[in-house]
Amino acid sequence: MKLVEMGFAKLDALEAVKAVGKSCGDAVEYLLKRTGGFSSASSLCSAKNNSNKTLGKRSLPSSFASGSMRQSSLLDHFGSVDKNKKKCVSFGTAVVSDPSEEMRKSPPLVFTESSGCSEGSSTWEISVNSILRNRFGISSLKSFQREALSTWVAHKDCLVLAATGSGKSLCFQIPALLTGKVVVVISPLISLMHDQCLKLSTHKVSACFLGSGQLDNRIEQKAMQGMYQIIYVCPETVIRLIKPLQKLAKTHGIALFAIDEAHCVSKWGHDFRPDYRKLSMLRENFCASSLAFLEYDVPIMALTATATAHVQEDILDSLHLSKETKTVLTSFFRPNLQFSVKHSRTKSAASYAKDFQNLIDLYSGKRKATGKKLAVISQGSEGQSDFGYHDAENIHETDNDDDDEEDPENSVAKQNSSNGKEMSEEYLEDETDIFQSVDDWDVACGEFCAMSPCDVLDIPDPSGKQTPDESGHNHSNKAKNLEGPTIIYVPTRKESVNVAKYLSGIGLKAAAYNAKLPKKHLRQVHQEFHEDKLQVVVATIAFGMGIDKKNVRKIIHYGWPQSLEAYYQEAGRAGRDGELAECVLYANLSRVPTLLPSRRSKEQTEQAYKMLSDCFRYGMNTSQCRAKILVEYFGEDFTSKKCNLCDVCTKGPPEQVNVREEANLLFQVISAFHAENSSEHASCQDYGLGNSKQKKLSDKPNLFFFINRIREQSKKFMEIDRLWWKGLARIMEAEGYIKEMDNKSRRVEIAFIEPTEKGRKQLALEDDKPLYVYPEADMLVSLRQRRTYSGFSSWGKGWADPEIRRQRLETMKRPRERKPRRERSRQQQRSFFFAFTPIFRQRRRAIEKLKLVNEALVAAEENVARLQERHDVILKEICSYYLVNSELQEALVAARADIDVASGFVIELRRLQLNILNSLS
Ligand SMILES: Nc1ncnc2c1ncn2[C@@H]1O[C@H](COP(=O)(O)OP(=O)(O)OP(=O)(O)O)[C@@H](O)[C@H]1O
Ligand SMILES: [Mg+2]
Repeated sequence: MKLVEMGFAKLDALEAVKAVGKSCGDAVEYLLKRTGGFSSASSLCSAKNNSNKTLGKRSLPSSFASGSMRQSSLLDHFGSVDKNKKKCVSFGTAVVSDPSEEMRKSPPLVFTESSGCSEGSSTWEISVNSILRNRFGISSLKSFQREALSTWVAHKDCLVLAATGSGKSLCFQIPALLTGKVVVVISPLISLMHDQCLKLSTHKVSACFLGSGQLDNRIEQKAMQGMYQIIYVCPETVIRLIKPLQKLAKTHGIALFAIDEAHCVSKWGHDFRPDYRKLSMLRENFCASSLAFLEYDVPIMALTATATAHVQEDILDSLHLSKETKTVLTSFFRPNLQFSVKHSRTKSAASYAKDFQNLIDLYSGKRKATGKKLAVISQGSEGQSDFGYHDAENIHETDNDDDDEEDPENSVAKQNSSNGKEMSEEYLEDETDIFQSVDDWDVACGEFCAMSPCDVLDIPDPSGKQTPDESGHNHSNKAKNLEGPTIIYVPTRKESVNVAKYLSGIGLKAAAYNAKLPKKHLRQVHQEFHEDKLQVVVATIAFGMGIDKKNVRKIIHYGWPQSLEAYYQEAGRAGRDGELAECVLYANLSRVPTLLPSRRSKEQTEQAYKMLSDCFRYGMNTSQCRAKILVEYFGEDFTSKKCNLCDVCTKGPPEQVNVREEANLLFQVISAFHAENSSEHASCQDYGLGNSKQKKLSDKPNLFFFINRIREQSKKFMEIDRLWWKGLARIMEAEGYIKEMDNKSRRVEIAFIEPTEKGRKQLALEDDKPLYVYPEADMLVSLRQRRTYSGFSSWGKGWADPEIRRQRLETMKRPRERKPRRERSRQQQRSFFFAFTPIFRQRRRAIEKLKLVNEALVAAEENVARLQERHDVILKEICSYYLVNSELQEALVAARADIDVASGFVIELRRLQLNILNSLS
């Protein structure tokens, strides 16, 4: 039976048992010898190794070029699932029982490999295919999986780069089933290890996970005795267990070390974990040269879906992988994901209402369809959840709801309500989850038996899902799938709670997930999400990596992500069943994103700015296919020109505009400034960029300085929003007409500008040719919200009315009432500290200046009014004469001239006021 499960034909298995007896290991050896053994993968693995480690645009393996491994299409990306796949138990139903019993009954196999090539499918591939069919309900390997496995068969290290959801896990799970030796998988999160162990148990594979917290010694000991086929372990613990693992390698055999989510190794990646860097010890401690009993080094396989060329290099170097390491590349393209970017302020309940309307309609429509009506919140509800999830008790349904699936005893809401009100304050801190701890749940370790309780008890699949067909598509379930769950990613913990509260307030089944929430709550949210009990999870980056739920239909990023790697990793949670899924980024396109606080070295800060800047440019893009930008970001050549799904492909780019005049003017102002200052100043330090004390910010050659100069020079451009100029400056920088002059500090956007030679040639000389560009997203936003010069702020507007003016001046003079001292939250402490920073002092000075300007403006406007009165009196007098009175005529002209001068002064003051207001915002 064991042999059949491993994929051998029944007749062959019987023959082997007849020939060598009942020992499984001997029978396998007999069968393999009879069929010619393993084929060496060396032919596949040689020569390409180092050539694939190139920076910049990556060259795909030759199999790509030859056409056998082309860019994935919707079908082949999720292809090859067997129709006869057995039903699997969904999350949380696996019984944790002692797997040692089973393991004792069937001792681990010793898989003897022999080298030598064979034509067509090699023996190991035949065995793998049967394992796939029998255990996983999958009909065949994907080409990248085959390549990764053949590298492992050849005892070589391997770096696997494949899209999210493409099936990297199988690459390291198969070796355990093929050899009977143990596979050790290093993984960054308990939640991820738990999910994978649970899935394996449904495929009859015994597995355990070991975190870094207080472990159950029993499980660890059993793991070190080879009782589990796969051991998931965090980096810290695997380093501690080096000696026991060496013993395990001797007694039982270790087939492979797999380093999942390997981008965590790299300082240049988006989710660096310092402990991952220590994994270089694996290569040193498990090689044939240091362990006499090993014939070959234990292979190491590193896997990730989000590594740029730079990060790939760093992974290979940091893990000290052997020189022969093979890089297995597949396309990063996810052909069923529909990317789009939308403008939103993303902060207030008003934006929530606008932005989540579709989501609310979708889920409330679903509720109506199932006989329920949209829920309304109980205003004074005692048990209202602090983390956003309301169960039936907390919501007054307008209709009786008797088919509620949730168990109120165990629901997240019930648990939350018991935590009390005081908890919400603690979790509402406006902090971010940057370094996610390995132990993200309240369990440190666990074990999963190989038998699925479904198989034993014949329980139907609780999710009611049907098995996907050969192409991986679940057509009969299409309607249901389109209503799958949504994950909303927000930057801060506070927002995760706020948005979840808002959505559950509307009646959606939504819950918050961030690293500061109680670990028990997190585990429960995770479980209910997998069981389809939750419609929406509102999460920080704490919820994401590796989550493999087939029917996630929508990923919403609500606020700027910190990098495209993080964005693509999180977006990759969607559409893992191959069906169409939506990935929307809502971001404030009129604001430049900021780097979230974290401990970084100078180099890391620079890199973080670079990544954030790339992400910002992705948001600003209006003319290029989004999938193309994302895929090319990872160094891949995007062969098809467009994805035909994203907002740019479907709506088309905006109409091009001729910016010749504006670009020339901006360039002239910049050039003139630098020409004026070139004799006095030699370097950018002299502009005060190196030393902030040297010059005032307003005198530095930044964009706003130049915009003000343009406004002073030309009334025509007075009304153009600075957002529009910012977009234009970005386009001019991308074209190489202007460049950043302060190379010391990195920023998301160009800050201090100087002209380039190319700009001098192409802008200064060709000033009559039209210069057509696609307006970027912020330029479009500025055109949509175009305001008149005097209407920039409602505060500024009111000054025209003498009564409002009087009241405002009155309040400005009145000393502020001191608020009683109270305990400061961490957020407030940060603001308090911020009060002593140079930026804050500049702001204070600007506010003081603004007060003076306002007062002068009031006086100047009063002066204009007085002069106007005088003018009117003269005019009246002239009208009372029948004959022309030249004296009065002259007085009238003089009065008009006085009014013009005084009005000019008012305009100057208003302009000054506007500049200060702009600098303050
Ligand atoms: N050869 C295959 N044919 C069909 N489906 C497959 C194949 N290999 C894996 N899958 C399925 O693909 C899904 C995603 O697999 P997996 O979780 O390993 O993705 P991943 O590449 O690790 O993604 P991520 O980078 O997001 O962690 C699984 O549900 C798995 O059953
Ligand atoms: Mg994975």
